[in-house]
Amino acid sequence: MDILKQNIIAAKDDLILAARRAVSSGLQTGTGGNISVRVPGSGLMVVKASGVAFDECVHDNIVVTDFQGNVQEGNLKPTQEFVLHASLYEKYGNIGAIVHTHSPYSIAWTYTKKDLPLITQHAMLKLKHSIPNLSYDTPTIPKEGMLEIYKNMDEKSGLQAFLLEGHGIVAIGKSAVKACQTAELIEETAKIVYLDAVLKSTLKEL
Ligand SMILES: C[C@H](O)[C@@H](O)[C@@H](O)C(=O)COP(=O)(O)O
Repeated sequence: MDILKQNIIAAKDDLILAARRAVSSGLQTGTGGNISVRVPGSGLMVVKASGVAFDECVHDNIVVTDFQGNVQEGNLKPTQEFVLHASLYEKYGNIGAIVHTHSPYSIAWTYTKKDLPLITQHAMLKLKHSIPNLSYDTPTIPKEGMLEIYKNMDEKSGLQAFLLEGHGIVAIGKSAVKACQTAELIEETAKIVYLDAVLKSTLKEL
């Protein structure tokens, strides 16, 4: 088997593993969210097909496409968030995978319009700085909306993640599983921030 085929299979394996992990860890339900993985050295990515649930992802329904949207493999449409995934791979050669999820505690936090603070030791150690909360008035990120994301990229730490107001988490990693772990830590942090606020207000009332 040639090297490109092997790399496509490995990228699809990573996507499937991360997609199942996101469902079992409660990051994603239904058909929301999307995941992509760069195919090294090829100008291609593998990406979830639009409308397919994370736990339905298998080798045959994952789309292989270049960053202009020319589909190389698969007869399904790539995710509606194509621009988000393709633009990031095109601009940053070191990005290996992108995970986008509609995770409840993180989305609830975005309505505060503030960046997500890191209030646990573990989150501070791993994520380093608060998670930017970006706002778009469209359900998917348009090309011109990518500028806001580029401004918030932290190339030095190599660990990037964003919240999208009323929408979800975007986590970037070397692999989809690594990006998924980052999304899990963000969701855990948002949950603890929420519980902390509830406890403090309950104690005040006692
Ligand atoms: C508004 C959509 O739900 C959007 O958020 C999209 O990113 C999504 O999560 C699912 O769309 P696809 O199935 O096209 O990836």
